[in-house]
Parts: sequence; C-alpha cells; structure tokens
Amino acid sequence: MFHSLFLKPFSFTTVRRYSKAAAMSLKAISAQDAASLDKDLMDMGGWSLDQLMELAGLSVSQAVWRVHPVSKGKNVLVVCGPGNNGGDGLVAARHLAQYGYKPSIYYPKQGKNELYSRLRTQLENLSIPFITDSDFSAALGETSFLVDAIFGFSFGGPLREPFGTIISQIEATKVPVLSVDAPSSWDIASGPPKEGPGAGFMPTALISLTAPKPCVKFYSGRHFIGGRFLSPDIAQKYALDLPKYPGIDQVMEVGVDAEARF
Ligand SMILES: NC(=O)C1=CN([C@@H]2O[C@H](COP(=O)(O)OP(=O)(O)OC[C@H]3O[C@@H](n4cnc5c(N)ncnc54)[C@H](O)[C@@H]3O)[C@@H](O)[C@H]2O)[C@@H](O)CC1
Ligand SMILES: [K+]
Repeated sequence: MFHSLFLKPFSFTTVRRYSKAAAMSLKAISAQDAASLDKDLMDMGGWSLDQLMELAGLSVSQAVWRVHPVSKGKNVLVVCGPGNNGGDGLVAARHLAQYGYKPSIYYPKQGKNELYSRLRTQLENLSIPFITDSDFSAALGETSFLVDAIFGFSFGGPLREPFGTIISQIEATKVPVLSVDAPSSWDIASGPPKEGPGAGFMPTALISLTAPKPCVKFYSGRHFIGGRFLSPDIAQKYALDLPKYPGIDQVMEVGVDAEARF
C-alpha cells in the first residue's frame, strides 16, 4: 500500500528557501515494500549491498553537512544499530572524518555481517574512536551533533535493551539529532510509541532513504531525501517518485513539515 506525501503550502519564506523541484510531493513506501525493493535492486538490478550502503551513507554525510556544517562544531557522535541502518551510519562517519569533522561511534551491538567488520576497520584506520558503554553518557554531553543510525525500516516491536536506555538518553539530551531513514524507536507505519522510550523523540532532522516511510506523517522537522540510486523501472514498480536531485547533490531537502495523506 502506498501513501502520498504532500508538502504543506509554502510560505513566501519557505518558497525562497526551497527550490521548486524540492517542493515536489513524494510517495511513501511501506517497510515491507522497502525490503522488497532492496532485494530487487540486488537480485535483478545488479547492485551489491555494499554499493547501496555506500550511497546511503554518503547521503547521510551530506545531510549532516547541511544541518550542521563543520563550522558549527566538529564533534559528531554516530550511534549505530546492529543492522544496515547502523551500516549507513558507519559509512557516514567515514565521510564525516574526511570532511574535517571529529566523529566518534557508539556501536553497542555490532551485527554479524562481515561488511560491518570491514567498515569498522576502515574507521579504525582513520583513528575514529569507538566509545564504550560506560563512556556513552559523557560522549552525549560532549558532542555538538548526533546521528541516529540505530534502526531503520526493519525495526519492530517493543525496544529491547540496551536500546531502550540508549533512546531515553538521546531523547533527554538537547543535542540536535539527524535520524537515518526513521526516528529510531518509531514504528515504521504508526510512528512514535505511545509511552516509554521514544514517546517524545522528535529529531531535528530526518533523512529518508530512497523514499519516505509512512511514519514521516508524524514527523515535524527538517526532512531530506537521499539514496540517489533509484532507477525508473524500480520507481515505477513501487509507484515511487524519482526525486529531482539538483546537480551532483546526493541529498535534497524536501520540506520542513511533510504531511502524509492516505
Ligand atoms: N534502499 C535503501 O534505501 C537502502 C537502505 N539501507 C538501510 O538499511 C536499513 C534497513 O536495514 P535492516 O533491514 O538491516 O534493518 P535495520 O537496520 O532497520 O534494523 C535491523 C536490526 O534491528 C534489530 N531490531 C529490530 N527491532 C528491534 C527492537 N524492537 N529492539 C531491538 N532491536 C531490534 C534487529 O534484530 C536487527 O538487528 C534502512 O532503513 C536503511 O537505513 C542501506 O543500507 C541499503 C540500501
Ligand atoms: K534511525
């Protein structure tokens, strides 16, 4: 099932801030279809997971630059989950180091895929620190920006520890947060939990990869689209819009408040 996302009417200020192309409507993709789309890209489209993750992570790093340019503070804490959303965060951290940031990574439950081990090696070779559980609170206090790469479209069910505690800590901080693909702890379809960790979690910015997920209708904040690898045939199969990225950008801001219509 697909949902259309239409941007709220733009004020004069907003029109000046966002290009006409960026004011396009974008259709959302369900978690199930997002997983199926990825499989199609890899099974039939000739893509490998590494390639998709590299482009997703590159988009994330460019969104960080837009929201929090290095002049605003070099310390960026990237919190990574055990799946591919965490992998996007690892790739983004590598780019951020190349851009002049000082990223650090909190990776409490590293996934088993050897791809994550290779990304970790690349980061360690750039002397990017992986912080320990006991240092997480202090790192939260010291960072000027946080990337939430904990869970993406495969998140489901009540939060299992240690992630409930981690989300609560992030929620309690005043540090600006960019969430990758979905605010972690939010149900991909029904949005923020009614109570408990994540119930009050509203990141400063969100980057949707390939297409917004339905939970974006509960989101208010800066919203970007990234993952510039969608081909027209796949877009057509899933009835998605092909975002009109400007020039060589890997990311495009699509509006401050997106509103889903069902
Ligand atoms: N086409 C795209 O847009 C691409 C998306 N990618 C990324 O891949 C993500 C999806 O990756 P995955 O399918 O690996 O899944 P996720 O990274 O969303 O999460 C899966 C992990 O979270 C754990 N988990 C799920 N629910 C939990 C709960 N309630 N409590 C604690 N742990 C829980 C699972 O055990 C699993 O380890 C996307 O959101 C996106 O960030 C890219 O890496 C590749 C291409
Ligand atoms: K996330």
